Amino acid sequence: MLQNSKTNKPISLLCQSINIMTTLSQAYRDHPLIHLHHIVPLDFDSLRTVPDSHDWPHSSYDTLKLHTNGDVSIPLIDMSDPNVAMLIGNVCKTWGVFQLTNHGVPTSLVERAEAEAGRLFDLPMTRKLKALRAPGDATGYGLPRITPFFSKYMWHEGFTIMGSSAEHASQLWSSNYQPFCDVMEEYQKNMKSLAEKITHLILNFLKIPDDAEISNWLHSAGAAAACSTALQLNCYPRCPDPTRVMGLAPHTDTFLLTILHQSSTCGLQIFRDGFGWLPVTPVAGALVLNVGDLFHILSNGRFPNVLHRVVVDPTRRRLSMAYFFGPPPDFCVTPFNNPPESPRFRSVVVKEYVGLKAKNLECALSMIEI
Ligand SMILES: O=C(O)CCC(=O)C(=O)O
Ligand SMILES: [Fe+2]
Repeated sequence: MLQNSKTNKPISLLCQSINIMTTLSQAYRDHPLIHLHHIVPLDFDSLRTVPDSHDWPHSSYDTLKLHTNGDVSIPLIDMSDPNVAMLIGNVCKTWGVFQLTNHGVPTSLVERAEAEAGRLFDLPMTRKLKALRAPGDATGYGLPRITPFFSKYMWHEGFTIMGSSAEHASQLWSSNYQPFCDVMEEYQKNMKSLAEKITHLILNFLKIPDDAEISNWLHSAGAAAACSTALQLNCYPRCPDPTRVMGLAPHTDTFLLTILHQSSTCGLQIFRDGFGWLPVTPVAGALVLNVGDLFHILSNGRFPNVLHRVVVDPTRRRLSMAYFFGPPPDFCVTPFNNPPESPRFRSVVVKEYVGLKAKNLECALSMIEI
């Protein structure tokens, strides 16, 4: 019988296990958006005023005002620092978010990916609609997944990639779509390897033993083991009256970690207890990393899953690329606690948590709280 040279497992067995494993796209398909017909973004370029559908209540307008204490800013960590594990671990505990420099992802790659994302959002709406996310699907062009939880629409258009972008890209551009696919593939590879490195540092910081299931998964993730990953391209067009709209409503991210590249236009804000909304000011060449729900669970609540949102700029459109990273949909996440500390959450399988989040958004966590 044929054998896989790395694992020495018979190929037929490997194929079987691949067939029965849930992919992240499948996990999302199992939990479709509540209002399937609400998937078409507005043609923002044609608008001179904010339509009622996108006009957020006055109360949200008030909260758009930022905390003005200039001393408080998101920590910046240099990945070449010899104490990087300690620095990242401590910041995950105290903030749940940081900016990272010297991360090893080539600037030219990030710039090419941003340029290709820009080329996508520059297309006329008739073209973008060719790659519209199908009802129940998670990939392609469309509104943010959290849309059904809010009574108003966001000033946002997005494009979601899970693995290859070829199918949707070929619908966007009948020719000349390969540069887009190539750069997005290379970008995802770089993000995956950075996410693995950071997760490894954090597991060490938490003193999670090498034989724990999460460590085993991470060790094999670099080789071939399945992961849950997605690349979300976000575009926040210019707005005639940004004080009345919301770019991306407050939310936490679902998986272990998010690695975000933001263009030089401001807009991302995080909520910090005692301070309110703080801006994550773009730093040239830095990536923004934040803790998601699954790391919050895994760390037994020690790492805050930071609440964040995006506000819109009056003069410049803003682009961002968010890479979400976590264990595969069938993986069971168990809080790591040091007795006598007791677990704060019950164990949860990733795809079950994706389902809880799809139905309950921020209440999902409280549903697995002990
Ligand atoms: O655009 C940003 O800065 C944030 C995007 C984000 O939070 C997301 O895609 O989940
Ligand atoms: Fe997010």
